[in-house]
Amino acid sequence: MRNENVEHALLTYLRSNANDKSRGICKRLDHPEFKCSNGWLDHFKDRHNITFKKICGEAKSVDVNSEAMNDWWKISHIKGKMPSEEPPFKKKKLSSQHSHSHASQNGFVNTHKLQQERRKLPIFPAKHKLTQQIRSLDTAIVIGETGSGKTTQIPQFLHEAGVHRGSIIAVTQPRRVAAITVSQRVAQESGTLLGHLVGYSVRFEDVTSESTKIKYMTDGMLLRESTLDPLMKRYSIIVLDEAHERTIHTDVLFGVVKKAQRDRKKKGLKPLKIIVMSATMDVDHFSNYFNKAPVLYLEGRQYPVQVYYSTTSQSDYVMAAVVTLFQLHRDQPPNQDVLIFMTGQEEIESTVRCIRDISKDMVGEGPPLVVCPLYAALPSHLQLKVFNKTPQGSRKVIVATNIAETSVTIHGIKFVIDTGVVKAKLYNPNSGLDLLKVVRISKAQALQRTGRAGRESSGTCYRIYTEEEFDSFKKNTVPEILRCNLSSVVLQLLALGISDIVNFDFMDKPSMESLIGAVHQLHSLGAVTKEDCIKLTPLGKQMVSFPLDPRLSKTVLIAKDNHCLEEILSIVSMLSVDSVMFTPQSKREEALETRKKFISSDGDHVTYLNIYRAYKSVRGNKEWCHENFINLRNMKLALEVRKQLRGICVKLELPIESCGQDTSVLRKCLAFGFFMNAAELQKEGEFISLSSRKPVSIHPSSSLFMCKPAYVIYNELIQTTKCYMRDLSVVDPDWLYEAAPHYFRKKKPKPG
Ligand SMILES: Nc1ncnc2c1ncn2[C@@H]1O[C@H](COP(=O)(O)OP(=O)(O)OP(=O)(O)O)[C@@H](O)[C@H]1O
Repeated sequence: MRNENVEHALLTYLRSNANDKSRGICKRLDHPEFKCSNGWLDHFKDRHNITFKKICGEAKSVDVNSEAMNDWWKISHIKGKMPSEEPPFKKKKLSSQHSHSHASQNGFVNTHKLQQERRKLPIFPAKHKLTQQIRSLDTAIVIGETGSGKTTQIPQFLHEAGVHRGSIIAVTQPRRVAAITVSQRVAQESGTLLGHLVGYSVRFEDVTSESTKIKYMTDGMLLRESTLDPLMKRYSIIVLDEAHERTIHTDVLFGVVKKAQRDRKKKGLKPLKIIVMSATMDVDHFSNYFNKAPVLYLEGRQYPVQVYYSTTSQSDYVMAAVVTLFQLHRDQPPNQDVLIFMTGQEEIESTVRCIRDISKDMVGEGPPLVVCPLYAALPSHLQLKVFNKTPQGSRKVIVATNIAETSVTIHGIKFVIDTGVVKAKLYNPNSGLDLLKVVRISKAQALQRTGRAGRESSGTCYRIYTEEEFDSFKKNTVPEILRCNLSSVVLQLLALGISDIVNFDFMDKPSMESLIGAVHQLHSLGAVTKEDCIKLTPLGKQMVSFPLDPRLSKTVLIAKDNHCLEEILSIVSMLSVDSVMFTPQSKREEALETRKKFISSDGDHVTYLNIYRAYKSVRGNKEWCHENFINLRNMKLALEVRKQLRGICVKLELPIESCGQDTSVLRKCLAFGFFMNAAELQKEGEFISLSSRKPVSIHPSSSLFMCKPAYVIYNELIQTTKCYMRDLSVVDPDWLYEAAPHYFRKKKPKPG
């Protein structure tokens, strides 16, 4: 009976999941053989071979010793002594105020226990040698195993040894969740209140004070700070952590900090020390870029992680991950938590629902499950919830994007399930097409994911791909700067006063086409002038204030002139979150019928506005959302984004006016921001993109799916079986021309 229920829950989930891949599985599950099986888990195990091959010896991390790692690491080793050889650790005397405030902030924290934990870290025996080496160097590249203690310990070592000479040590992280949680941990370890000695700074949140000496911050934050102070005078040491991630911000920061170091030397100012850290980076490349900086290798890892590969290739990684989870769940004791990597919000939310549904039917079969999503768009307080301790006797399952891939330590994680995929931005400068696509991760990312287990005790990583598939992965992640539209980067560099973009000291230079394309796009948007040199216009300067793609910032700013900022802010906020519509496959017709009242023949943007207005009119009523198949969580997120954008408009003194019911002015503003994303209907009934002349189609989720407007603009392209335009509006071709006469000089759209 139980198995039938579980099977039913799984089938219901699969049937309600809209994507083609799951429908494919559904067909397989409908097979009579499946239905009469005794247990779906066993059935899956046999039928789909979710069996894993252990690839390492006993209690040894394969990754440490694998050839793939060794050939990256040609470095001077700093070998650790046995912890017992280390002089006794000096206990920090805490003021009663600190101890008290610390205890009240975090509950009782056993500082002595934390110090013992610190001493057990692989990095600890190397403390003195490492500190000495770093003291003597301008720039150092540090590489050491995941979990060895780089992020939490090195800044403390440098502070304790006075290497920072009284100034601040900045430690950058690619993601806010890492900056916040790591700073919390380091504050605990140092026995101080967060925001005093140790603090953090992320967008819209600064928890630092006059006494802060160790400051964890997102790379984006440090980049923003550098626009105000290019010499970064407040810092004596800048630690660029998780350098292998090569986010756009980190890559720009590499050039900016290098320049600050050089300029400070030239001006006879206090020297700036740069430390670049990671567990998985191409050290030669980094060392060469940083003027042949020495590479310091930290040996050893704290706990072993066993790695298992799937014995056969899995065509559906979501299903394979869920099956693996329940196989584990059935066999493993409680309080051994699981972290699953997936690609994006929609996939994560549907997987979370699936796991919850199945677990309801598995009462008595394994401990109770606490299932938590984790992705960037989730509000900060919900993100931080996953770091809470698991209730005794239960099991926590976190389904996360790659935001949990680096730096973080999530309490209780014993198992990692790695699907081997990530959603990545891809850009083709020749066609001007910007795509979001699910792609294979790199070996470096796989190692980082593995490293999320084995941080508090030994762990296991299940890779939902074969060893042969792993061998075919790229060694390192292709830097974001080589695969993204660069208009935001160029805007940022100009804001930093760097106008010679082409000769900027990039670690990996983007192609000339990408840079020129970005400058053209900014010029067409009116953000830069190209007379003597490339310079920001007053509009461009205002665009820099918004944490948005320049095309959306332009839409917001043009809305001010068209007296419709009130509505455009709502639309832009709805575009900044994942879909606000929820369409379960089992109730698909009902959902579409119910939401018909919101649909506008003008397109998705006005449809979003109608939903936003209706939601506001019922004051965010939960029942209303349920009845109308609206995703409450995403609506709440959109409202939060809107509040933040509105705050920026108020700061810039932009009048927030309403256009009432005139929706054409809204579409005109969108055309002014997205003219380069325009498509024209052809005689044959197909669309072509005006910029690339490539065929594009309307996404089935669009309110214009069944329509054939002559011209549309869209926000993004998604490549699946076809190149789909998503989030569209009908536009007048004259608006496109008016928006960017230079851009359309050669290809003026013919009036409809
Ligand atoms: N928030 C935390 N809670 C509990 N233990 C923690 C926490 N943060 C760090 N630790 C402990 O400290 C160890 C070292 O963490 P740290 O982040 O400094 O390692 P790292 O070398 O920078 O790893 P990575 O390369 O994965 O970022 C972890 O393995 C874990 O044992």
